[in-house]
Amino acid sequence: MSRKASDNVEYTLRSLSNLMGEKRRRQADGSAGSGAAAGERSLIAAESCSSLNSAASGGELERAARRQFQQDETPGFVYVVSVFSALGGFLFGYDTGVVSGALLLLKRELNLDALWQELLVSSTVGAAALSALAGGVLNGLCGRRPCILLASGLFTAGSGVLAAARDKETLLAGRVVVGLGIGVASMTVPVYIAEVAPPHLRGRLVTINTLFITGGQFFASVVDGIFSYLAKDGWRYMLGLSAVPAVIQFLGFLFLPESPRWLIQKGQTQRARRILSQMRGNQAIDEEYDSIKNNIEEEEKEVGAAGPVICRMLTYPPTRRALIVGCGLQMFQQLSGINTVMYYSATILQMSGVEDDRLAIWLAALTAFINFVFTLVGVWLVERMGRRKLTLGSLTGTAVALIILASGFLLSAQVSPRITLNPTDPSHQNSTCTKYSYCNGCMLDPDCGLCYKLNKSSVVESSCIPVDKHSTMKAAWGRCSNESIFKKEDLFWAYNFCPTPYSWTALLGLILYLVFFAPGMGPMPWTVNSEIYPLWARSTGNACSSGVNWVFNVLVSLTFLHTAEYLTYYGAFFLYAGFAALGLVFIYGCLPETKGKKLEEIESLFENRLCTCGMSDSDEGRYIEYIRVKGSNYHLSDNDASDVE
Ligand SMILES: O[C@H]1[C@H](O)[C@@H](O)[C@H](O)[C@@H](O)[C@H]1O
Repeated sequence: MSRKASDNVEYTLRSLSNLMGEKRRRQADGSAGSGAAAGERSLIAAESCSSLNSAASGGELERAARRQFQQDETPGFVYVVSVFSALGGFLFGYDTGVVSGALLLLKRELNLDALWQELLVSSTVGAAALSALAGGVLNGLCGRRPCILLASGLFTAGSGVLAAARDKETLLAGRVVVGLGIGVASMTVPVYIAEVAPPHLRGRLVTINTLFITGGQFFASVVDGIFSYLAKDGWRYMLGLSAVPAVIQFLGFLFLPESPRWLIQKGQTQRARRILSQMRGNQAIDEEYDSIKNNIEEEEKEVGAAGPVICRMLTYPPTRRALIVGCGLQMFQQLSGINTVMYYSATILQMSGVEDDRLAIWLAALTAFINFVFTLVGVWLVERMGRRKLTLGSLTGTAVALIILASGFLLSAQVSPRITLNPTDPSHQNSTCTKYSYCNGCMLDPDCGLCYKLNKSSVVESSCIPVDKHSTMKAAWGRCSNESIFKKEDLFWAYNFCPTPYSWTALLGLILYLVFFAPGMGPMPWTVNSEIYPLWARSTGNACSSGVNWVFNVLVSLTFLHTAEYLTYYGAFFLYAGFAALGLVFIYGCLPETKGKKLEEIESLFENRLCTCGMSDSDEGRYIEYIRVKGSNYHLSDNDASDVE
């Protein structure tokens, strides 16, 4: 639909191998030819089929040409702009991650009950879901830059309120403000980066945003670790520190430009051209500029401009299909259980033999670190493997890892130690803990823990005792109620887990989970969503898909403990593995490859039937590349190597 050339345009159809031959000849001829051709523009529609016998050498040459072309042309400014925007991702990660450590201190200092703890965590995620949805309208009306400024303003204000809070109501207000910032940032930043990035770097630069999210989560867990030693007011530093990157981003964005694509859409063409040339350095911007402009005009003709964007998206098949793919990706990201795996990581690590409870917070940092490092692998892979293969590979590994993780819990449950002692509560209070005969039941009850001794590696002298109300690291009464004493007596306290010889299986599952999830399923839903909608539908499409991400985030994290209670832990992880398998079928069927394509070209990937299993767009399949010929106003070729004069 978007590729319509004017009638007077001359098309030539050649095979890509011819094209590459031409290019080789030109290189041999030196600069003479290129000088002569400087004023001319060519349009060639080059068709290549997988059957081309010169594909291998042509491919090599094409890659080399792309590399050279690309290296020369990308100015550092694009990176600066991307990093400043990705601070939004960092704050998203930091503010969602920091709260668990802060709560440990807060619940003691402000006497928070379970409901208030829950409120402080989920209010942020809930507010993020709402503001991500509202962010679509704001983005369309005011532009990307004001939205990023708004988000960093909200982050700054929210962290100020949190750091200064005197009571739990103020804390709640602060967490809501921060959540509003997270929602706006989570939907705006990927869109903004995708719109300023050149096509060959787009995937990598948008994925850097998710790297910043996981970096923020890692940094938050380190800050939690450090300030957890500061029992009084440590939480103020934890929650307040995010003001620093927020202020940096705010100041930076006072000087950074608006997205040129949004400006063109709003008719501010002079400004858009200026910004586009800043972003592209020496590279001529005419083609890209024309391409964006013509695309907008064509789309307005085709889809019309009347009625709410979401209605137009739903009634126009290509955008409807893109929306299904985008929201589906975000839903399956959350349904594969990333946030419960992260949340439960410290316990899984403890299960595997780490005995010092004080380490729990640092163990969570270790998990966040693995998530961060492997997101970096994703940044490296995204432009090499492409989005589709990376996501498919990642989700397959994630599903297998979930099965291993669940099996670890299953094996542990099957050899769950028997409870051998039943001491009576000195205060004679009724407790559910006495009714369990095996550790497995005791561990699933949030009010109880197991106090035991080890004889070689088997559990002996075990009892199920109520957990201390103020710390899950010790029992409320009895042998395990005083940490320094019970450790001296070779006693152990297990809260939320059972010591078994199979615990390492869960640890293996956890590590594999992060190794596979982080490079693909973590970043790709955000990256793909920033690319698949045409300009008129981009803010709304991203608002909806980010909203879906946050809604499923809340659903999965809020239901985890209940799911574990009804299905047990292994049941819960098998359930996530089932969702991951469903996601795999969906992604295999419906996710097209967007690597290296211009944003304006991507819409055509959704013109045909939705689920073609990647056939319509695969690199191996039929591939038409349009290149300019002689003075035409046609424009489709900054798909790099095709830039033949
Ligand atoms: O892409 C991110 C990332 O994977 C985070 O680690 C996770 O906490 C978020 O929920 C997700 O959206």
